[in-house]
Amino acid sequence: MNISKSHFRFTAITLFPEMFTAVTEHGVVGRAVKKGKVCVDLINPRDFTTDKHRTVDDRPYGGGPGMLMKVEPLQKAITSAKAIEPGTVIYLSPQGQRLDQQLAYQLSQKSHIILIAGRYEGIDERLLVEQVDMEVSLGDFVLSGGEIPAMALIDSVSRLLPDVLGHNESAIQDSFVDGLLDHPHYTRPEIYHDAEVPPVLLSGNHRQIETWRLQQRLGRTWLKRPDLLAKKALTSQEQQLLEEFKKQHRI
Ligand SMILES: COc1ccccc1CNc1ccc(C(N)=O)cn1
Repeated sequence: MNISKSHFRFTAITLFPEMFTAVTEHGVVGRAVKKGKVCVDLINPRDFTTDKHRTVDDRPYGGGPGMLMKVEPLQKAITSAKAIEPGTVIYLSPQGQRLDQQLAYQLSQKSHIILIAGRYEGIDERLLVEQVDMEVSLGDFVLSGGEIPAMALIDSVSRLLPDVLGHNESAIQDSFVDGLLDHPHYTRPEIYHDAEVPPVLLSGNHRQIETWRLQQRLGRTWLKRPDLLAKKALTSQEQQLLEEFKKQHRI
């Protein structure tokens, strides 16, 4: 594995390192890892235990159900991650800042992100305060661990790194970066279950096609995510396209 110039490092601290093959061995991120553009190091706190049973969980002060991640193995894992290369420590938790495309872009400007994937009911608050730079959440729901959110973050950030996406894959990025949803997509056959492809897409008139796609993005954002639209200043052309879309969709 060669280390290329624009080299980005993720370190995931996790009790289930084997889960991460989902991103390190598949798809565009898997290829980026293989090409040495992205490096994903995996550190298991269990490797820093000293007791016979290799204990990684501990009981919560104050009682109550559930366990917490044991402090010492986790602390040692974080220290070893920082020893590889100083980095931004991100804890995936329901209490975190919502991950979105804008945050993914911000994170893609860094060079090393250390991800703590919590298990059980989480981690000791003192360790969090002392070691965590940023808490990030995928959304308002609870998972059994932070591994899936960590992999989502690795994937969303890696796609934004130079040379990770081929030129014909990067289009999808634009449709989110300017705050609109994507337009509908069509491929062969021209007639599928009696439904046809919108004729404009077969016209070869690229300016008309781009206008149609913009109108679809504006209209679908209006229909499905008016909250996103409210945050976006529209040009007069965009406002006109949206008005026309609304007329066609007057329910
Ligand atoms: C009970 O689990 C926890 C409790 C506290 C912290 C972490 C965990 C691990 N679970 C997670 C992690 C992240 C998200 C998210 N919404 O991003 C959802 N669940």
